[in-house]
Amino acid sequence: MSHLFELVGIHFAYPGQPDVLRALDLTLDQGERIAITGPNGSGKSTLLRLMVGLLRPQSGLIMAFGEPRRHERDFRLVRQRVGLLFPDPDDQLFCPTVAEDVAFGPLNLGKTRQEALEMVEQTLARLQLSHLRARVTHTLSSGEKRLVSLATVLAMEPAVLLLDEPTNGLDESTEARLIAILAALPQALLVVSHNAQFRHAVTHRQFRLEQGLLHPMAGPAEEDSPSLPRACRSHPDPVP
Ligand SMILES: Nc1ncnc2c1ncn2[C@@H]1O[C@H](COP(=O)(O)OP(=O)(O)OP(=O)(O)O)[C@@H](O)[C@H]1O
Repeated sequence: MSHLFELVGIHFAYPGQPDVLRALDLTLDQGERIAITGPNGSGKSTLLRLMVGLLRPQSGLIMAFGEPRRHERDFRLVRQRVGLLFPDPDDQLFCPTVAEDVAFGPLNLGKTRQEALEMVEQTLARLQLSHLRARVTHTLSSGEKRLVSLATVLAMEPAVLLLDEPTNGLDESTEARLIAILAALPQALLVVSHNAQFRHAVTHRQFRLEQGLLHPMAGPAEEDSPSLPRACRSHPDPVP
């Protein structure tokens, strides 16, 4: 069976800048949950943007859903099946209200207004955000914005979730709620996070991105917070 994603020998540099990624390889399979950490500026967000075609590598191959992806039309199809959560919710939320923001993706995928509204209700309920439905998006708190951003991604029912620093700005109980939500999802997951506890809770395999390459991490011994719990890694409960 082919990988959901297979990146081979990816090389990337921003114009006039030193190399960010150098011959980077990565695979993501059905049901896999991968975390990437690494120093600031090492290229983690860049990698996620490359995977959905918001940037193009100078060389190397990006395979997604069994097909090579090179052109904008290829990546348009990838973006319909891959949900990317940006590190800054203000980059994700651009509609006047929460309900409109969550409906945007399903409508864009060709759902009817009724289907999109049903998806809005389901997704907000699943994330315990129904009370925010009519709120003006830019008046939300930063934690609320982050969860609503996740709702906009989940409402598209993506096959793969790419989450860039999803715990930024979340308080402890909201972070625990996010862990429970992610643990209950069936999708393959690639999380970029500096939060070691979160990475352990939601992923099975971890890498450190450094010097343009992904280095497998052996486990908690390599972690910055080795004694933190892994309790929610396979959370048995449905989303509250
Ligand atoms: N649009 C851009 N133009 C030029 N350089 C950029 C651009 N975006 C990012 N960079 C640079 O590319 C490098 C990688 O950035 P990136 O945001 O991918 O790092 P990161 O690992 O996600 O960092 P952090 O942990 O701080 O979020 C950094 O040196 C950054 O300054």
